[in-house]
Amino acid sequence: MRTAYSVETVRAAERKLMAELPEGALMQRAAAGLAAACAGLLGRTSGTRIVLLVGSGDNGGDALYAGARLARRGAAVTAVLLAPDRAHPGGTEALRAAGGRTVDGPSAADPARVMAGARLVLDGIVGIGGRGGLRPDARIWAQAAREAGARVVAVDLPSGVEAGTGEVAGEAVHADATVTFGTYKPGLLVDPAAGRAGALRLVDIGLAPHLPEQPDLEALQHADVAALLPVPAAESDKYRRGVVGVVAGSARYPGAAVLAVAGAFGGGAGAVRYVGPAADAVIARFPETLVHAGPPHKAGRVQAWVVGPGLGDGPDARRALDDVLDSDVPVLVDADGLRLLDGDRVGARRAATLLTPHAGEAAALLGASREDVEARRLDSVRRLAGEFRASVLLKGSTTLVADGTGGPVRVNPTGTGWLATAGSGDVLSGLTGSLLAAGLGVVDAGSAAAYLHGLAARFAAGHGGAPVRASQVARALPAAWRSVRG
Ligand SMILES: NC(=O)C1=CN([C@@H]2O[C@H](COP(=O)(O)OP(=O)(O)OC[C@H]3O[C@@H](n4cnc5c(N)ncnc54)[C@H](O)[C@@H]3O)[C@@H](O)[C@H]2O)[C@@H](O)CC1
Ligand SMILES: [K+]
Repeated sequence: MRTAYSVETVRAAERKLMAELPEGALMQRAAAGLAAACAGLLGRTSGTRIVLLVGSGDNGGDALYAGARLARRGAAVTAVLLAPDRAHPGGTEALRAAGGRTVDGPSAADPARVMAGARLVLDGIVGIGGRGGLRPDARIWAQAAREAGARVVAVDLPSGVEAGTGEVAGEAVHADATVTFGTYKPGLLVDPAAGRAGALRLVDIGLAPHLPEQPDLEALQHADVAALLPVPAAESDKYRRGVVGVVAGSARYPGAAVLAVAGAFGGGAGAVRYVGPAADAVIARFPETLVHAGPPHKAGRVQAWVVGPGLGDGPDARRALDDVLDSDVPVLVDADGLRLLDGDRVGARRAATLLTPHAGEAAALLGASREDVEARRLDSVRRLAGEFRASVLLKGSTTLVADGTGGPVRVNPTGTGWLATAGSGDVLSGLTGSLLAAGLGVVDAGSAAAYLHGLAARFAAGHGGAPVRASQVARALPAAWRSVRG
């Protein structure tokens, strides 16, 4: 599991750790880890040109001390001081003593010349102390770094992103890799900021014992998902493995029913019940499905319901949604179900409810704009969960899952742009419902499903990548299971 903590929590832990250590020791740990990571990336340091972009805080200090270490290994290191009179004094001195040189950033005539031939640029402009996007001076240097074709390694965070939220207010550095200290920060895992971070490397500086048990953010990895996935025992039968009910599709959108059922078969429930007007289409593709044409509560026992994909917005759709919400089992509401949703009814439920909007649906539920939701994903998912007193899975470039009780938000690391295709959400809702029926908690079911779904899309897209259809994502779910369990 990758975990991330808010900036305030990181600062508090750092204060406790610093009180135990000699002055400056923590920065030396960070710089040593950073220099080692850079040396690993470069392969050869001797004779290599490296440029440091150095801001006014300790983030710049890390870059300077790491630069000094690399200079001692024979690299030709130039530090661009963006605030020359406020650059970390100890770090500046160490770099010069190691043979590195410094350039006055604001008055340098030609950034392109300073960057010429650089193989590596360290972004030490700002770290967790940064506010707002890159300032104009820094912007010029960040652009020069990219134009020089150098590898850009961000120190702790790509400068210009909001460490605690993943928001990007203005311009930010685009890093090829980020070397972060002590713990991940939310901004490294949540888009749009995560998209600026490149490959992540965590350097242990001894912070872990001072961090609280409960992180702000969690990202599952293979082993975590493997531990969550339901595996039938010798004495299992289809009912004990869980039955998931799918209320989806309409005369107009029979395909949504087929895709949601396809997802449900990929999720580990012992049986899938389909309720709605698209039974013929469902049976034609999946003869294993138990179908029912009446109201959901008459369909027979299920351990979880999925309601909404392709349901339309007529009176039948509304009746089916309310019927399912009146049940005493976990309910996942997606797509058209979200448009018809009665918040009071959700708030009154005793069993768990999971809402699975994409940014547009989330925007409608919050009375915000889609752009706003996409720019503030973490805030949006927390607000939705709070307002509806339900768990929420917010789909998108980084899918997030929040419970309504302030627990850690799960962030999915397997997302891929190939999933932005019609019907892929229907597959996800069936898959998640299936895991709910198999007995997983809502946050576990949502995050494990998002993980498998992303992995399946990557497998379906193949090496190098090719467009995929939602039904191919569903077909690749067994491969995703095998990859995770293997
Ligand atoms: N506190 C600690 O114990 C450790 C801190 N470390 C490093 O220290 C960093 C935090 O250092 P600081 O608290 O000094 O903060 P930063 O170095 O992140 O930035 C603060 C400085 O940047 C300026 N600033 C803020 N926003 C800006 C913007 N948009 N553009 C330009 N300048 C801006 C501020 O005026 C302030 O001078 C971490 O990210 C990490 O890199 C590491 O050395 C590990 C140990
Ligand atoms: K930085």
